[in-house]
Amino acid sequence: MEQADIDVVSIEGLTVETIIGVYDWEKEKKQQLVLDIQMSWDNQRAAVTDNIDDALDYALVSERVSAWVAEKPRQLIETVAEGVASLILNEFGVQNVEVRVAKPGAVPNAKTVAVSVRRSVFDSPFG
Ligand SMILES: Nc1nc2c(c(=O)[nH]1)N=C([C@H](O)[C@@H](O)CO)CN2
Repeated sequence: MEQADIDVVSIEGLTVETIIGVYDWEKEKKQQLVLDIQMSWDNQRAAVTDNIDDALDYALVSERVSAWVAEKPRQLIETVAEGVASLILNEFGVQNVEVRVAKPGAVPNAKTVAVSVRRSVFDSPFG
């Protein structure tokens, strides 16, 4: 296993207000999504050089993900999870990513509801 498969950079509890949902009332009122993201990354190089250019900058990723989630209405949290995973793989040189998107308050008697996806640049949509 390569180092990039072992180390992780995480973002937990990233909150974004956006239009999300399948019902009419949801198309007019922003709701909160909470994202947990885990990204494989070789942290050893950054640790040795102590240089942000060698690190996966979690601040930049958080900013980009927040902007993408908020930029337009979507219906399903699955669409958000898939889009965020794709963005991270395509724009940040990450090889493996896990994204959990939670929608607190969506189900009255549940603390939260969520979906998770795990994606890799090595995945092929054609099997
Ligand atoms: N698997 C999903 N189920 C549901 C979703 C969703 O995004 N993924 N969304 C809704 C509604 O928008 C709901 O959140 C309103 O409370 C229902 N089921």
